[in-house]
Amino acid sequence: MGGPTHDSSDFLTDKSAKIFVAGHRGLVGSAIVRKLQSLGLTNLVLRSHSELDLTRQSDVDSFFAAEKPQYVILAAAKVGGIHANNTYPADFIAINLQIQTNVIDSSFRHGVKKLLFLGSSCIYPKLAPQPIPENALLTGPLEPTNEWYAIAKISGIKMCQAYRIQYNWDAISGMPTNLYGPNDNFHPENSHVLPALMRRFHEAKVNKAKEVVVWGTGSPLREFLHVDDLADAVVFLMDKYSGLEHLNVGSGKEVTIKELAELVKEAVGFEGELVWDTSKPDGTPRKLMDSSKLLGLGWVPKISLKDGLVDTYKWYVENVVKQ
Ligand SMILES: NC(=O)C1=CN([C@@H]2O[C@H](COP(=O)(O)OP(=O)(O)OC[C@H]3O[C@@H](n4cnc5c(N)ncnc54)[C@H](OP(=O)(O)O)[C@@H]3O)[C@@H](O)[C@H]2O)C=CC1
Ligand SMILES: C[C@H]1O[C@H](OP(=O)(O)OP(=O)(O)OC[C@H]2O[C@@H](n3cnc4c(=O)[nH]c(N)nc43)[C@H](O)[C@@H]2O)[C@@H](O)[C@@H](O)C1=O
Repeated sequence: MGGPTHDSSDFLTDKSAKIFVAGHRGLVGSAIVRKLQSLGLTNLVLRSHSELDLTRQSDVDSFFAAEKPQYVILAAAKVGGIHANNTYPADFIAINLQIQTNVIDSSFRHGVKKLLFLGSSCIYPKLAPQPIPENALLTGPLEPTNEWYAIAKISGIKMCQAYRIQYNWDAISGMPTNLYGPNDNFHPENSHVLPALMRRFHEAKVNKAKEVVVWGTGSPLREFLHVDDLADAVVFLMDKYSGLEHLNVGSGKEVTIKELAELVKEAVGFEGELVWDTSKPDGTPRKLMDSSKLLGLGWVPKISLKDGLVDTYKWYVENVVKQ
């Protein structure tokens, strides 16, 4: 017990294993469900937020007692972009602490064999070394716009570690970089940058607007990973990794927000100008993760940002615009 190991498990071989994917209607959870089903893992236990509120401890416990899943993938959380994180700090810390504490503890007490917790690249210090290695955790002050969410996510990593140390229980953590893809949240203010811009450019194109407002200075750097690559990594980790340390999950490719805006503009086909609203926060100047530990185990991301944008815009037009 202790340091990183990579065991072979029967996660992929036991096709009848019961798997609870928490948050299966979200960006990440829905991609994980698609991936599991494509691999023949179809004994999935799924509950929408309205069927089971994961902040309610006794409901969560009753659910685990009744369903007894063998594996748990925790992709339910209060999630949002820079504006939402900055505006609703109480929600981001309280809801996330409640969901993850309830799910992790009930999973342990009801005999779950293995659990994967998802954090985020915002756990690292604002001015962490780049690319950010896993051991940069807790080495400096956090980015103020999302420190409440980050503290909850750090607590999730630590809770998985504590249960492994005290009980030798197989709880692991993956830290994804900024994600995008089908089933993303396209809310105009509360979403992340990529879906927010996709929607804004699309509406500007339809309305024949001359310009689109983009937040901040355009200079921050961000690393983007298509959610289908993340789902692939999640299955890979469930199958191959059982270690104490959290592992980064990134594409290794970064762009400035200005470059991202140009790429989204091109994918959508908007032909007007960009206007920068510098009254909006930039957030962390750069957060490229060092994913070499995961890559060293044999996982490789496959979807380029250009291809991923085309795929996501097609999904947006077919599923959000046409509704
Ligand atoms: N999106 C990103 O760029 C990144 C995401 N992550 C992590 O990935 C995970 C999934 O994020 P993502 O898919 O983007 O988020 P989404 O907002 O798309 O999905 C979150 C899911 O959690 C569910 N949920 C929220 N609150 C509750 C609750 N109280 N009870 C039950 N279910 C609840 C939501 O249900 P409902 O919609 O019905 O409320 C939804 O299905 C999170 O842990 C997040 O931190 C990490 C890095 C980047
Ligand atoms: C995944 C990660 O996501 C959040 O952090 P973030 O990386 O800063 O996320 P973001 O996607 O919201 O912004 C990225 C950049 O883009 C700029 N930007 C331009 N125009 C829009 C815009 O229209 N919307 C948004 N949201 N940002 C915009 C914005 O000003 C910023 O410089 C965390 O809070 C936390 O949730 C977390 O873990």
